[in-house]
Amino acid sequence: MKKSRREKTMDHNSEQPLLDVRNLTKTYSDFQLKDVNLVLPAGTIMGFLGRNGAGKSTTMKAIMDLIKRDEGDIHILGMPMPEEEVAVKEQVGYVGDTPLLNHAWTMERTLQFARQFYPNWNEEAVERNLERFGIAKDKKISELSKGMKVKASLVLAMAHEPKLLLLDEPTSGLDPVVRTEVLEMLLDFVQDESRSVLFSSHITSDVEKIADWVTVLDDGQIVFSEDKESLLDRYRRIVIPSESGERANESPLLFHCQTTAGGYIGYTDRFQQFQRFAKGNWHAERLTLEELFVLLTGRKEE
Ligand SMILES: Nc1ncnc2c1ncn2[C@@H]1O[C@H](COP(=O)(O)OP(=O)(O)OP(=O)(O)O)[C@@H](O)[C@H]1O
Repeated sequence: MKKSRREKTMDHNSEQPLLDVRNLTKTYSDFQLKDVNLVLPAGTIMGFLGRNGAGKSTTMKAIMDLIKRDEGDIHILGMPMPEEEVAVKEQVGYVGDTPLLNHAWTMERTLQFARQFYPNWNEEAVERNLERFGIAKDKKISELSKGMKVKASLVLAMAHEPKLLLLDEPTSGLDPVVRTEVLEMLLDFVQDESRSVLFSSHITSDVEKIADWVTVLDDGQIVFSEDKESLLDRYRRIVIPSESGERANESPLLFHCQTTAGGYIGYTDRFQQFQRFAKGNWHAERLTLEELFVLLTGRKEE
């Protein structure tokens, strides 16, 4: 049975995480990833959101040591990266922003090639996932549709039964049916509570659907990394009719207050407190993760 949010939150503080990233920093000429911290306990799906160029792929590549970080500590299943890289990579399945598949090969040949690198390769799991995704082994990679290629990459990433999946935008460009299949597969993957997934995405509804934890990166910095339910619980859009609207600007619990045709609106990140102290006429609207994401990362000047 999946654990409750509260149990998960406790795990977040106590158990040894599957992924522990501390103060990760990487500087390019025009961009800096600054002091990124991520903690991913077992049994968790973390959605990693950020606008184009926010630094999601850079973070994931640095975790996998595909690019050299400037500063910071990375531990996977308690093992330091890159010192324990070989042992770590036996426990991690990674699909990058451009899946590395040889288009001239068949799926069979691709599997044969990958098999030799993993002592814990599980042929039964491979067969099961190929069947689940409807991928024929004799098909050439070049003959697979985009969605099929994503699924093929996932079959490969899971073939050695990793504890941790790191997926860079696994659902981007897929139709809703394939997206749902991929999301269901990720939910199954963490079902026994011993494995975790970190997946980046622009599709906030996918993250809202399956993630337990949401991390938002903006311009190389973490805006928040929080349990999804408590995050959505503490934010509200507050709508105030015009006669009591002047209170909106006075409340220290509201931000981004603005006048609208029907009155005033503002936002609060401390809804429970707001409820206790707010007077007069108002009503609260729950935000979708997409609205929250735009609210916190959208820039006024754009
Ligand atoms: N090898 C590189 N050399 C210099 N700059 C780079 C390099 N790789 C990435 N960058 C820069 O780092 C920034 C972050 O890029 P990154 O690909 O990590 O963002 P992202 O959040 O994954 O974006 P998207 O959602 O568009 O895929 C960008 O400004 C990009 O131009």
